[in-house]
Amino acid sequence: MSTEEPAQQEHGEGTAAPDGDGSAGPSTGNDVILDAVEVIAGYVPEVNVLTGCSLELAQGELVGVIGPNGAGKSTLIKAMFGLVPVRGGTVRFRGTDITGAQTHTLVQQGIGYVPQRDNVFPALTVEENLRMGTFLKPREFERRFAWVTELFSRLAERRKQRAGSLSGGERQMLAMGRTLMAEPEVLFLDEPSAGLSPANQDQVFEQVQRINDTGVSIVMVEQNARRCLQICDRGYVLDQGRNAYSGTGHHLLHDPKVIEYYLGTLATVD
Ligand SMILES: Nc1ncnc2c1ncn2[C@@H]1O[C@H](COP(=O)(O)OP(=O)(O)OP(=O)(O)O)[C@@H](O)[C@H]1O
Repeated sequence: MSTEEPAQQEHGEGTAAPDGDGSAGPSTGNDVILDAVEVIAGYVPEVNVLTGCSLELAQGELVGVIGPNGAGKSTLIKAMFGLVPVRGGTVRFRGTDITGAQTHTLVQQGIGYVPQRDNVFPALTVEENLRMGTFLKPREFERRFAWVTELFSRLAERRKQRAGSLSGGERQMLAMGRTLMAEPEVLFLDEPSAGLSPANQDQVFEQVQRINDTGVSIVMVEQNARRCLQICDRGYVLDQGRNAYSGTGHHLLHDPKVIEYYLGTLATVD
């Protein structure tokens, strides 16, 4: 999927297009599958990490969330997935309010989440890890195993191997595969390339694209902002717990203010 709207500045100074014309929303009309509106959330009482964050995900879209360290990127997906208390705003899935819903309910409804750390059970085999992904519907294991291993053939080759003995890239593949076993319509990925070698990072971004190509709608938080925007339909830049810019991956990559403040001037565009 690709769109051609300008980058949109949400707050503060900048040269990008002004907020309010809706042009940075999903290009696909009314088929928003998930949205967060003005979410306020935090871990400790009276300390809000998110002070009003919004995001829309259309059916089949790949949306990236980038921004500086501590901006609240991971907190945003944790808040949408019921892992951080939401103190204000709304999260909706297919138009139904899911604000504050418990994670197991969200999994049953079709939302999956791959955490950044500790996302596999190292003492269990690859197959046992994948079985954990179908714990709600164990009879679905064979069908989903066939689907996931068609996507990631390495997991079939390593089926009997302990997850703890896998390489970093293979572990990330297993973590995504385990979540995909539950057949989510929407997938939240928290920094899937973190801690991987450049070659393995490339592989992970290719895998994310392949998952998206199967029709799974994805919100991906990433530190590797440039690489993330290269593959995303649209992106959101968060800063200090709120939206700073949003737009298509292409326009964010080429917006002078986004480059200056968030992408760095040393790396080349595209
Ligand atoms: N479990 C927690 N308890 C308390 N504060 C937390 C917790 N997790 C994160 N924070 C704080 O929330 C803020 C936002 O963190 P978050 O992890 O969402 O940022 P981020 O944009 O994903 O940054 P990074 O790219 O560095 O992971 C930070 O100030 C962080 O210290």
